[in-house]
Amino acid sequence: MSNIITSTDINAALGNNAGNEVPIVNIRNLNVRSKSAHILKDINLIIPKNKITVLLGPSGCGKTTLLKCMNRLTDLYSELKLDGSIEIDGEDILSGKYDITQIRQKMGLVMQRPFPLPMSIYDNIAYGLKLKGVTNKAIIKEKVEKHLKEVALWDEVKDRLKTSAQRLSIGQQQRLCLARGLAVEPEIILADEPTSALDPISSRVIEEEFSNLKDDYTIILVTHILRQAKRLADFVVFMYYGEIVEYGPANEIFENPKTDILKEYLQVGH
Ligand SMILES: Nc1ncnc2c1ncn2[C@@H]1O[C@H](COP(=O)(O)OP(=O)(O)OP(=O)(O)O)[C@@H](O)[C@H]1O
Repeated sequence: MSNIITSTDINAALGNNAGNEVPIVNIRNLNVRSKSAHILKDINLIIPKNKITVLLGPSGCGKTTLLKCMNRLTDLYSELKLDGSIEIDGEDILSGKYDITQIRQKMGLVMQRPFPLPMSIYDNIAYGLKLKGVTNKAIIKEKVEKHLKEVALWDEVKDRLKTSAQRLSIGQQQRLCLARGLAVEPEIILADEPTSALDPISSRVIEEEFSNLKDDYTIILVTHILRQAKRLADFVVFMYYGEIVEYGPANEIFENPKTDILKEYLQVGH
């Protein structure tokens, strides 16, 4: 495809339009292959800190795979072969030396469907804290409250903290899972279509939380909902068949798309 924007263009885009941003993730020449397919093709991408970067693109273009590379969930799939580098805070997480637990602690993962642990609301958050080595009961109690407030769930559950998390509504479960992820105090939140199983009101609540959280966290969000991308994105990565086709500040991507593929995607999405 001749109109694909190269890594040089991407760096130029960041340099010209986002020169003040602090990079937190720096992906260089990332390729992911399975036995039969070249899933991600020479990905070069800089993700700025404390911003929301949205990954957009048609189904099967590689968005989830890119997200999975960033916390090495790809390790679970022996058929996937990765090369290139993903630097987080300047360290290459794809190098064998890097401790996978340390990577996962830097990343909170929010999936399409919430998976609360089969325990109480309280213990779901306490679990994340214990993973971090927090054992003091008073601190756990204080942090459970803090993280439930952070996702605007506290008022809804404060009188039933010891009841099963699985009795919460799906929207509440998604906020609980977000709180559980935040309890590990990650730097980055990876969110894969986090509102796809939610009703419109719960979706808006999660969206609002993401907007609030970006002061303290970097958010990388996969969504198929164009309006959601427009509401939330600071930066947009548009992917097509495993390649990055366009990347830049959200207003430029949405108002001045350069490639025909992106123009068409934006038109169909309306
Ligand atoms: N473990 C795997 N083994 C082989 N192929 C895979 C594997 N994981 C993903 N793929 C393939 O890689 C391509 C990209 O998949 P991916 O899930 O990243 O796309 P996506 O853009 O997130 O799609 P969607 O929007 O539908 O969720 C698809 O063709 C998929 O079948």
